[in-house]
Amino acid sequence: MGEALMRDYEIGAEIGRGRFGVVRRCRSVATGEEFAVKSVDKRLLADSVDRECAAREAKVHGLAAARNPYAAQIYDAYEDDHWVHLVVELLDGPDLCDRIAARGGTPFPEPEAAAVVEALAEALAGCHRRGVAHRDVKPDNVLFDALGHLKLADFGSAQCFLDADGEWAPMSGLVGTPWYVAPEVVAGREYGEKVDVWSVGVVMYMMLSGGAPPFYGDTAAETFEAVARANLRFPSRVFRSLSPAAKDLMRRMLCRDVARRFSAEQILGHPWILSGGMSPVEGPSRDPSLSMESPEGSLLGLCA
Ligand SMILES: Nc1ncnc2c1ncn2[C@@H]1O[C@H](COP(=O)(O)OP(=O)(O)OP(=O)(O)O)[C@@H](O)[C@H]1O
Repeated sequence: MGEALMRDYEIGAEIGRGRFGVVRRCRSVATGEEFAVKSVDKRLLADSVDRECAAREAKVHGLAAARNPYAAQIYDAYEDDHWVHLVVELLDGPDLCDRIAARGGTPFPEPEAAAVVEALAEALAGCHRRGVAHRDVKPDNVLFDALGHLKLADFGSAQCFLDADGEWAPMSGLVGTPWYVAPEVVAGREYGEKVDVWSVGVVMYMMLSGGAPPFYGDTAAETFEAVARANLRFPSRVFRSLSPAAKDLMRRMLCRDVARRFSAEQILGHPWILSGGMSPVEGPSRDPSLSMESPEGSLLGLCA
C-alpha cells in the first residue's frame, strides 16, 4: 500500500474486488470524510490494452466526471512501482445488478426504469461532451449514492475519442463485457462513443425483461455471434404489457447502424423519457421524427 496514500487516508474494510485489484473504504486524515479507494495491482495487467487503460484511468475519469453529477467523482490518485490507487466517491449501496436481481425476475415498472435510463443518458451525455467514452456500461458499474442518486462508475476501460485538437479519434479493440458490447466492437471495426448507447439499450432491456439480456449465447463466442446478428426481439410472454414507446426507444439504441443509432443526448429527448416512462401524451417532441403517432408495427424495422 502506497506510503503517500497511507499518509493522507486511513484505510478501512474491503468493499469488493475486481479483476485487477481491490476496493476499500477509506477516511481522509485531514477532513474525516469517507471515500472508497480502488487499488489496481499493475503486476496483474498482463495485456497491453489493460495496461494502457490503467495508466490513463485517473486522467480520463477526472475528465469525464468534471461537472458531471451523474458520474462517480474522483478525488485523488497515487502511483508507486506496483500499485495505482484512486480515491473516489463512496457508493456502497446496492448497484443496479443487485437491484435487478432483488426483483427475482419481475420487470421494473416503466417509470422506475425510465428514471435509471434518463440518469444513465445524462451521465453519458456528460462524458461524451468531454470526449470520453466509458466502454463498459453494465449494471455492475451503475452505482447509487446514499440519497439514491445514480452514479456511473469504473472508468477503467474508458478512452478519449477526441484528440487534443478536438478532432475525432476513433477507438478500436475488444473492450467491454460480452452481453453489453456493441456489434461494431465485436466486428473488430473502429468505433465511437455510441458503443455506450448500445450498452444502455441492453441495460434498459434487462430492467424491463426481469433480467434477461437481448443478445445471449451459452459462451462468450456465441454471445458475440448473437450481438453481431443484432436481431432484437420482444417476446410477448415477457413484454406483453410494455408500452410501444419503451420498445421504440430500445430499437433506437439497439440499432446496428451506428449512424441511425441514437446519441446519449437524443435518448433524453425521446417521448418515453420525457413522459417519465408513462404512456406519452401525443404532441410535439424535441425531435419531430420521434412522433409516437405511428402504430407500433410501423416502428418495426427502423433499425437494422
Ligand atoms: N466508488 C465505489 N464505492 C463503493 N463500492 C465500489 C465503488 N467502486 C467500485 N465498488 C465496488 O467494488 C467492487 C470492485 O469494483 P471494480 O470497479 O474494481 O471492479 P469490477 O467492476 O467489479 O470488475 P472489473 O474491474 O474486473 O470489471 C464492486 O463490487 C463494486 O461495486
